[in-house]
Order: sequence, then structure tokens, then C-alpha cells
Amino acid sequence: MLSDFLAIRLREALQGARRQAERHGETVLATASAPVEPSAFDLPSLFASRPKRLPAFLWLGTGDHGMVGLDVAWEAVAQGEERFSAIAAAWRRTAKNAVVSGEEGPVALGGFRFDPRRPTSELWRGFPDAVLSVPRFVLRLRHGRGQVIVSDAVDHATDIEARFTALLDAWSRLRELNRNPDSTESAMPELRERPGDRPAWTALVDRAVATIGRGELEKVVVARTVDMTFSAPVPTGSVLDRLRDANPKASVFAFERHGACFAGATPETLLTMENHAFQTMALAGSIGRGADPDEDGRAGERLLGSAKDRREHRLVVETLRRALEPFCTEIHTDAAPTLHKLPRVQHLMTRFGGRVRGGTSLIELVGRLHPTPAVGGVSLETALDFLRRHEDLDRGWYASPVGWIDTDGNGEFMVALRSALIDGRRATLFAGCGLVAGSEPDSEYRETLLKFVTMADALGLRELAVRAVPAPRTQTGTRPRPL
Ligand SMILES: C=C(O[C@H]1C=CC=C(C(=O)O)[C@@H]1O)C(=O)O
Repeated sequence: MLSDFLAIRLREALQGARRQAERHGETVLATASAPVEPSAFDLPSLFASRPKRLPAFLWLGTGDHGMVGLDVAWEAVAQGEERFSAIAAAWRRTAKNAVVSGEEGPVALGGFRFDPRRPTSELWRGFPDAVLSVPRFVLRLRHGRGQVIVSDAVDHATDIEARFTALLDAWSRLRELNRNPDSTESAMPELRERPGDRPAWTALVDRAVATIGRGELEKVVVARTVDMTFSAPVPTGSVLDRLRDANPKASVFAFERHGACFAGATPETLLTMENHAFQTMALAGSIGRGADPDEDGRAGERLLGSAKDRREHRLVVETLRRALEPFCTEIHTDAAPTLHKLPRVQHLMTRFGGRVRGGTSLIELVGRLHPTPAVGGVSLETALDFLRRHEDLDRGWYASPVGWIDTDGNGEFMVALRSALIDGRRATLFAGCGLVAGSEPDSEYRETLLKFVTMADALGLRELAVRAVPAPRTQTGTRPRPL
């Protein structure tokens, strides 16, 4: 049962929303919230206990902010190049009219497709070009406090009492499920590389470097996938637990749609906004972690001193600055890149902060920034054209913005890296590398292995060998080869 307190607020919000819907002749979002004891819930287990096929959302930010959303009260879907402005406009209208009873208004979570001009493959069938959803039930933990937020969409004909009872019933069923999280049975993963993958990667990198050599491109980020198969359905709750525990500097996300779950632990902030203050970062240029502090320090120094990685990074910094300038009254950045050390890999990072002009929309600005040259390239159109022709892969939501927004327009969007699409007994893992003049297929290949490790580890694969074996330039074998 909902607490009496929340039940009173919910009925009040539903009634208010119905009056508003009668006045305006459109659907209105009703939201009620009340405090809960934060320690009563474990967010990954709550996510994992969702009934099959119920849409579910998980967001674990780098601070103490996390939330789980279950089911959908309101959703905007958009297709095509204008997807960001369409979603921004839909949210602005809905947020403005929402009827709120309690401290917290509705929170919407969503994601975007990397390139809407590429056809959607079977793999990403449940993930449209852009979706923003307000979950029906959200449990949000922030600053050591917890809130349950219940939302529903109401129109002039909604039977408020029937809706109220249905929400109470649904919530008590979900609370029951929270006590029975998914099985922790070992799903015994196997990771196989498809036989043609390594030569295809070598050919792709060679082609990109040749295109760069001809002066047609400065940088392009190419990506590849590996598949993991499991003897039983992937226990998502344990995977998300492991992602959270192993990646304290990353934001952990999971979006479950139509039975498939897109999840990851990404280190890259695309844009956060709070009361006109924004933050973003350039993250590009990578090297592995050393086995001990000395070796690790030397690897970091090599990365800081690598002309190739500095060029790869500088293009992101310059492009971000140019994209932000028209929208900002103030921008400050780190004077030089620093090392961002993650468990298996370290990156060059330049942080940006400042203030946006009044009226700037978080989602529209996210659309202006995406894709940065950390996942796309320079020049952007030539890089996208290169990827459309030569990258034999549907990126879906990988390398794209995922995040959340509230009714004041504050929120957080990350670039969905170090991620995988989990569907029953199969997971497809994604990783990419920035290529500039001087990039080499073998070392870029090893870099993708380092990037796969985040998800491979969480999915229970203990030893993803990151071997320094040079790739055979031609390979004709047909047997799958373990990595
Ligand atoms: C494209 C990815 O990483 C980006 C972010 C950091 C470093 C990168 C690099 O060094 O290539 C990439 O630009 C990925 O993880 O799939």
C-alpha cells in the first residue's frame, strides 16, 4: 500500500489534473510524492524485480543521486533529425501543465539513437530514435533522502477513483516483487569473436586512416561489437550491482524496453544543467592502467605526451567550445587535459563549466552537442558519411545521449559508452576508438578490448584477455576464436 500521506496527495493530484485537462482539452500529468526511508530499497534489485516486459529505468549518478522508474505514465517518441527539438517541445508543454502534489515533480528519463539516418536493425527494434518517458513509479534517492514519486496521465474523461485504485494495486504488486529479485543463478557466459571481425576491423581502421591521410577527414570514431551468450537469462540485478560497485567514477544506467535492456557504466558527461549552471567534458585519448603504481604512472605520462592522443582530444575540446559558445554567458575549462583514471583504462579529460543563457533547453543543447568528436568525428558530416558507408554496425543508442530531466529543465545527460544491449541469453557489447593520422589497427583493437572489459566483467566474464598479439592482416579461419 502507498502511505496514507502519499495516497491523499495522489488523489489530490489526479483530481487537479482532471480539472486542468477539462480546461485545456489535453492530457495532463498528475504527480504525487512522499518521503521514504532510503535504506528500505536497493535500486538495482528494485530494477531487477520488474515484471517481465514492464518498461523500467535505472539511473545511478556519480554523486549520491540514483533512481529507479517502473512502468510508463507519459511518453514522447520522436523520429528523425529533429528528434531533440521535438522531444524538448513535448517535455516543455507537459512539464508546464503538470499538476504536482508533494515536494518532487515528475522526472523524465530517455535516450536517443546515434544516427537516425541509418536504418534500425532487429537488435534495436524496441529503441526508437528518441524517447522520453515519465515512469509511473519512481524511487529517487538524493542527498541521503528518499522519495517515492507516482505519476499518471489524466484526460477530461478519466475516472479518478478507478485510476486511483489501479495505481494503489499496481504499487502493492511492485512492492511484493521487490522482495523477490531476479535469480542470481550463474548464467555461465561465453564470449566469442566472429571470425571475420578482426580483419574487418583492420580494414575499417586502414580505410579511415587513408581517408584522413587524403585530407578528407581529421578524425573519425569507429566502433565494433562482441557478443556474449549465456546458459540462462542474464540476471540484470547482479549485473547492475557489479557495474555500480566496480565503477565509482561512472554513471550507471539501464533502460528496459520491450524485453531488451540497454545498460552501461559511462564515464562521459555530455551535459548537466542546474539553474543555468552547466558542466560537460571532453573525454578522448586512451591507454590501459599499469599493473602497479609505477607502471600506471608511466602509462599516464605516455598518454599525456602522445601527440596522436593530444590531437584526438584537442578536436573534441575545440568542437565543444564552438558548439557551446552561442548558448552560454560564461564558459571556463581546464587549462590542459588531465588523466581520468578508470578501473581498466585512463583517458585524457578536459572539464568545462559555466552558465547558459536564460531559456536554453537542456535537451536542445544536448542535441547541438551530439555527437561530439569523442564519438563522431571532424568534420562531423564527413565522419557520419564515412560511418554510414563503412561501419557495418547499428549503433542504436550506443555512444548517444541518455539521461533525465525535471520540470525546471534541470538534468543530466551522459554519452552511453561502456554499454551493452542485453536480450534474454545474449548481450551485445559496444566499444569504439577515435582515429586520427597515425592511428594503428592493432593498438586500436586492444583499446576496444579495454573498453569492453567494463561490461564483460559485470556480465560475469572474468578473464577477457587483453593480449598484445599483433593481428593477422589476412585471416581466413571459420572457427570462432575466443578473445
Ligand atoms: C567511443 C568510446 O570512447 C570514447 C571516449 C573516451 C575515449 C575515447 C578514445 O580514446 O577513443 C573515445 O573517444 C567508447 O568507449 O566506446
